Amino acid sequence: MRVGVITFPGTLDDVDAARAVEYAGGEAVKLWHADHDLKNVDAVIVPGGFSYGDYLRCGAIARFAPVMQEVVDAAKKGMPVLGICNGFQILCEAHLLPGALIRNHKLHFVCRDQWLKVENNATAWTSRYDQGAEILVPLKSGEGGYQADRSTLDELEGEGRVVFRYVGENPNGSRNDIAGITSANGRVVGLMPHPEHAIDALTGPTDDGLGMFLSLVDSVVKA
Ligand SMILES: NC(=O)CC[C@H](N)C(=O)O
Repeated sequence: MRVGVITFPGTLDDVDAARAVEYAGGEAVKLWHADHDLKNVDAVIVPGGFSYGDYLRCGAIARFAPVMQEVVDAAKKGMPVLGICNGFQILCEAHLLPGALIRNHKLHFVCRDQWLKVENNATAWTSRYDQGAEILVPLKSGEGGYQADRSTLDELEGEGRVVFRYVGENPNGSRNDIAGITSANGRVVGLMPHPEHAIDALTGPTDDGLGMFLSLVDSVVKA
């Protein structure tokens, strides 16, 4: 299966995302921000980093990149899309996911290993986890505070669309300790922490993040 990994000017984590795809048995396909087609991929990862230097606000410019129009169209037809950190910010800016990411509540960039609880294992990206499992992956962001209005939060909670929640002290002021959410169809997932940096205990804190990429391979093979 072919998994597109997008690079914008300022993207940082495309190489690790591609490596995670290959670890899970997929083929990583490079996509550039100016591309007008998705090269026949089965899924897309919007990786972390500092697209367009985080100018205006994180993800605000990337949302208008030509490749994102293709991603929005494909997601609306059911293609699995994962946004990690800056990728999550971009998916919110592109309105593929509701809400927004704002400055961390203590106004500092946070870089640490973070425990997360898997709240929903029925998405294209989390089926390999047990419901309620706790995983440890890196978190590194300055604008990681998830915000949404009360009715959106109620909808996300009511429909079980909170996928990951922070365990322990809330690192960034996210409403309801939300670390990641999914679209109504469970195909688009965005999260602030970085599963692609935790695919091998030799180089990451754990290999707890690999399950997301294995889940994707399962979901595309089954589809
Ligand atoms: N690691 C990242 O993707 C960082 C995202 C964004 N630049 C922020 O600081 O919030």
